[in-house]
Amino acid sequence: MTTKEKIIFATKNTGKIKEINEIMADSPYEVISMEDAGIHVTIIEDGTSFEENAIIKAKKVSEVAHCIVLADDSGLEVDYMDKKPGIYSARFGGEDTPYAIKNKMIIDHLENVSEALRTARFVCVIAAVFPDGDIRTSRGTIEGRIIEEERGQNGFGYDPIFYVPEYNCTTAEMDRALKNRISHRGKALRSMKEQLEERKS
Ligand SMILES: O=c1nc[nH]c2c1ncn2[C@H]1C[C@H](O)[C@@H](COP(=O)(O)OP(=O)(O)OP(=O)(O)O)O1
Ligand SMILES: [Mg+2]
Repeated sequence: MTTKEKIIFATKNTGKIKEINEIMADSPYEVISMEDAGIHVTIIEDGTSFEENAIIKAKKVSEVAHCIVLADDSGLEVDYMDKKPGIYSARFGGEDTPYAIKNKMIIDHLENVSEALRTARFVCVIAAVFPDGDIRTSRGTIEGRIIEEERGQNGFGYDPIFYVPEYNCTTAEMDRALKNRISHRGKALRSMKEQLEERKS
């Protein structure tokens, strides 16, 4: 039996963990969550970009780990809202506010705004911090638009209001395999997988 090299994923978001496990399933790594690694640290996301915040998360966990640590910082950029909530997506309307309410806040913000001006994208940056201190990042995006009511039960966060024209559905109406194939997170993580392989050789 060959044992896979362990990677810790520095996230507390269970929606992300499910997607990450599926996207990383075919990799030569065993991805374990912070919780499963028994790591409980408080992380203050005070960076000014997705890249900075992803690095802050991975570095913080790397201080108490002895393996590669990955982290994901992601969010929704709504063009009509000057790309907000962006890096503040988790804190938008209050960190503990249910997404049904956060989504409604965005819908209300775009009331009477025409379809052409409702464009938005999900952004995901993955950071890797290696035991020797080396740092790599990768970025992925998916373009869509904000619809006028929630649609779909899958996914998490802002998925029910994020409509992808090419598939005529929201990311909450997609099954996880499709979302992972086209999503910001899928793109960023697959690009990180390639970087991990390159660094080895
Ligand atoms: O695929 C997605 N589908 C829907 N919403 C999404 C997605 N990807 C990110 N988002 C939203 C959720 C959250 O409002 C923010 C991420 O915030 P972000 O700080 O990176 O994550 P988090 O605080 O939930 O967990 P953690 O920092 O422990 O990884 O963007
Ligand atoms: Mg966060």
